[in-house]
Amino acid sequence: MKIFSAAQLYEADKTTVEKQKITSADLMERAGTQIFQWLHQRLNGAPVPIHIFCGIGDNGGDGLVVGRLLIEHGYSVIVYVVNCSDKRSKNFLLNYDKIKNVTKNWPLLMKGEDDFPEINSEDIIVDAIFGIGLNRCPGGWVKKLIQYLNESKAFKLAVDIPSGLYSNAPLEDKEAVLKANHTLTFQAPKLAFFLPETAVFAPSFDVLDIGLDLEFLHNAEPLAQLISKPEAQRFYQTREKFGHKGTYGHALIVAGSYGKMGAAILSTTAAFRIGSGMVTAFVPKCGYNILQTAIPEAMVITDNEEAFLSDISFDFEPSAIGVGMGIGKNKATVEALKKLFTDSEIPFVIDADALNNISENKGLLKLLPKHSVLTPHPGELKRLIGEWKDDYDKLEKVKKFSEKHEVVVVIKGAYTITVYGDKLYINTTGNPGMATAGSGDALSGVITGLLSQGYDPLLASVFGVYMHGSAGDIASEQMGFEAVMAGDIIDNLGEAYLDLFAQTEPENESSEKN
Ligand SMILES: NC(=O)C1=CN([C@@H]2O[C@H](COP(=O)(O)OP(=O)(O)OC[C@H]3O[C@@H](n4cnc5c(N)ncnc54)[C@H](OP(=O)(O)O)[C@@H]3O)[C@@H](O)[C@H]2O)[C@@H](O)CC1
Ligand SMILES: Nc1ncnc2c1ncn2[C@@H]1O[C@H](COP(=O)(O)OP(=O)(O)O)[C@@H](O)[C@H]1O
Ligand SMILES: [K+]
Repeated sequence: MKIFSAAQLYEADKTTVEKQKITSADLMERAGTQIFQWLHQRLNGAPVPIHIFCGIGDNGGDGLVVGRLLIEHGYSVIVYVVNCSDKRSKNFLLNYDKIKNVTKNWPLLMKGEDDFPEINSEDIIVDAIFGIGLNRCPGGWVKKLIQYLNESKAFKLAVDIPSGLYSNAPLEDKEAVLKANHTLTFQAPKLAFFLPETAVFAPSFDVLDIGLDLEFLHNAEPLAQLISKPEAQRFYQTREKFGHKGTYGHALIVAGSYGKMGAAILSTTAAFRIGSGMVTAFVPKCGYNILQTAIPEAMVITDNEEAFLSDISFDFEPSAIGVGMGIGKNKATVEALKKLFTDSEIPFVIDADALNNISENKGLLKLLPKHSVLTPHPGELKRLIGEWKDDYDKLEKVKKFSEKHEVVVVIKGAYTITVYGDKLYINTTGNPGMATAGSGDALSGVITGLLSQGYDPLLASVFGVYMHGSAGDIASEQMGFEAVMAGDIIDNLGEAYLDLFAQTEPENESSEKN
C-alpha cells in the first residue's frame, strides 16, 4: 500500500471529482458515510453520548456529515463547532445547513475555554477539528481544547488524522496534538502514523476507501510503501521441487565473543530457519563447543584468538555474509573487519558491533561491497550518521547516506523502515514483545539467510523484516508479549511462512486493518 503526501491527496481529490463527474461535497458525503458505518457497525444503536468536535474546514465538514447520519439513525449526538476562524470551507457550510434539517439541536459554537463541555469517561469523542489541511501549530484556546480532550478518559476517534498532527511534516508542539485511541483515515495511511515521534498519536488506525481515482493513485510516486501481507506474498520466492542444499546458498555468520556467543547462535539458527541451504558460523575459539553443541546443523570455523575475532579467514565462497553480532570492539577485530570487507565482493549484512566499529572508523564504509545491508537500531544509527532534528530529518539523512554509500539501511523500531536511495519501505508486522535481547541478532540472521538464497539485498531486507515481525507476532499470540524471547521469534519463522499463504476470512473490502 502506498503512503501519499497531503498535497498528493488533494490532487487525487481534484482528479477524482473531475473524472467521476461528482462534486467535492459528494466525496465528503462518501468519507462521512464511511466513518458513520464504522461507528454504526460497532455501536449497533447503543445510546452512548457521542461528542463530535468539528473544525471549520473540510475535516469539520466530515464531522458534520457523521453527525447528521448518526442523528438520523437515532444516536445521542452533540455537535460542536470549534470556531477558530470565520473562513469556513464551502463544504463545511453546506453540511452545516444540512444538519439543521435533521435536528433542532443546532451545533454548539465554541469560542473559548468557557464552552468546553463536560464529557464522561464512557462517552465517545469524534475529533474532526483539523485534518490534513493543518497549516500551523494549534495555539490559544484550541490547543487548550485538545489538551482538555486528551485528559478525558472517553474513547477518542480521529477523523482522517489526529488534530494537530501534520500528515508528512515534523511535529511542532506535542502538547497540541490529539492523542487518538483510533484513527479512521481516508484512502491511504499518513506518514506521521509510522514515525516514532508522531506515531504515538495514532497508535491504531483503519484505512477507509473513499474511491479516489485509482489511475492517479497507481501512477503517483508515493512517499513510502507500506509492507503488509499482500506485498510480502509477492516477494516470496518459491522453493524448487528439485532444489538441493546448494540451491539455497551457504551463509556465513561472523559473530560472537567471550560472553556473547548467544548472538552467534541466534543469527546462525535464524539463517537456517529462514531457509539457507548451509550455514557456517565463524567465531572466536571459545565458541567452538558452544556452537557445535547448540546447532549441530551448522559448520563452525574458529578464529586464532580465544575470546574475540582477529582474523576472519575461511576457505569457501559464501553466498552471503552476516557480520557483527556480539563481536565487540577490540582493535584486532577492527583490523579483521577491514580485511574481510576488502577481500569480499558479495554484499554483507552489517549489524551491531560491526556498525559500531564502522562508526568509529568511518574509513571502513568505503570498503563495503555495494548493496550491503546495514541494520542499525536508533542508537547505532545515531553513531553512524550523527544526530537528527526530527524523524523527517532522520529519513533525509539516511536517504543521503544510502545513496552516497550505495547501501540498504534498515532502521529498526516498532515500524522498521528500510531505506534504499530515496525509497522508503515501512514494515507493518512486529510487536512490543520483540523488544527483547537478541531479536536484532535474529533479524540479521534472517536477512543473511535470504541473501544466501538469492533474494536481492533490498528484497531480502524488506521481506526479512516482514517475516521476522510476523514470526514475532505469532510468538506473542502464543505466549503474550512479556514472555517472548528472541529464540521464540526464530522458532516461529516456519509458522510465518505458513501464515504468508494461509487462507483467511475475507476482510471488509472497504477497510484495511492495521
Ligand atoms: N483530500 C481528500 O481526498 C479528502 C479530504 N476530506 C477531508 O478534508 C480534510 C482536509 O480539509 P481542509 O483542506 O479543509 O483542511 P482542514 O484539515 O479541515 O483544516 C483547514 C482549516 O483549518 C484552519 N487551520 C489550519 N491550521 C490551523 C491552526 N493551527 N489553527 C487554527 N486554524 C487552523 C484553516 O484555516 P486558515 O488557515 O484558512 O485560517 C482551515 O480553515 C481532510 O483531512 C479530510 O478530513 C474528505 O472530506 C474528502 C476527501
Ligand atoms: N515495539 C516493537 N515493535 C515491533 N518490533 C520491535 C519492537 N521493539 C523491537 N522490535 C524489533 O526487534 C528488533 C530489536 O533489535 P535490536 O535492538 O538490535 O535488538 P538486540 O540488539 O537486542 O538484538 C528489531 O528488529 C526491532 O524492529
Ligand atoms: K481530525
